[in-house]
Amino acid sequence: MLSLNGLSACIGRQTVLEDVGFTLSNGQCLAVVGGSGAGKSTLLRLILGLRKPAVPVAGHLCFDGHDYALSKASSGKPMGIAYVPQSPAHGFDPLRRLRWQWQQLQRLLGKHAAGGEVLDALGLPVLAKAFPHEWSRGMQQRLLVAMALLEQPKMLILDEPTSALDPLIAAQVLTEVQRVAQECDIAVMMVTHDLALAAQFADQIAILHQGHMVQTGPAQQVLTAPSCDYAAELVAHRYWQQENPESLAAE
Ligand SMILES: Nc1ncnc2c1ncn2[C@@H]1O[C@H](COP(=O)(O)OP(=O)(O)OP(=O)(O)O)[C@@H](O)[C@H]1O
Repeated sequence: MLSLNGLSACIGRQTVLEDVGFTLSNGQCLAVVGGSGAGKSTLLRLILGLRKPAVPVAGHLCFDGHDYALSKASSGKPMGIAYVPQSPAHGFDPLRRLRWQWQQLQRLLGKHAAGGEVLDALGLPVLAKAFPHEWSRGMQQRLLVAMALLEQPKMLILDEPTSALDPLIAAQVLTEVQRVAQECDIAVMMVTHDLALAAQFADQIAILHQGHMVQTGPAQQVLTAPSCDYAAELVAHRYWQQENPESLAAE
């Protein structure tokens, strides 16, 4: 479904991505894991064809049988990708009620009554007359995921999809994403800081560090055979929340 090769990008004089590449098949999930400022959101934006603030200086993308030379703006944007941004506020019109926004999408897609089961599976209430600001950030994030799934895109890109969710709801959301992706053969790419979560839900993990993809491979392989010090450190600290109380008790 997607093959990316040799992507390098700059913001001003700063190189923010260097020679990044990976492949992703239909129905598979790739988790891009890395620290703050590693270039994860930039990578997603460039795949979507969003050329600001980072400008691609080299790279080639093949998506759904079409080729794109990423350094050339005239090469166009890939079609058929649904994107859930890191900040849910960027996904809604703040002045329109959520139910109206959901119904507009249903109309656009010609699916007038569809999507109820996805809302249920994501633990969302019936869409009443609320405006976006009347819902919590986690609820908004889940509604954006539901809207993206309703589209049944060829590929779904999720930027930190669980950042506003507690662990139980996060698992519920990713289980539903996994179910729909497998049923509809959707390729999923998600960005997360959480390697433990990535290991549970992704088939492939890519570790991004300071603009370099330092390791890519099947999730189990990355966990059991980290290829560099940074990957090893991430693997060692993936359960820090659970380990912390024990280490405190040991002191
Ligand atoms: N608008 C901007 N102007 C200048 N530099 C930027 C801008 N946006 C991002 N950068 C820089 O680009 C680099 C990559 O940023 P990016 O947001 O892609 O990282 P990230 O891995 O998604 O980080 P986080 O996990 O904190 O969201 C960082 O060094 C960041 O400072």
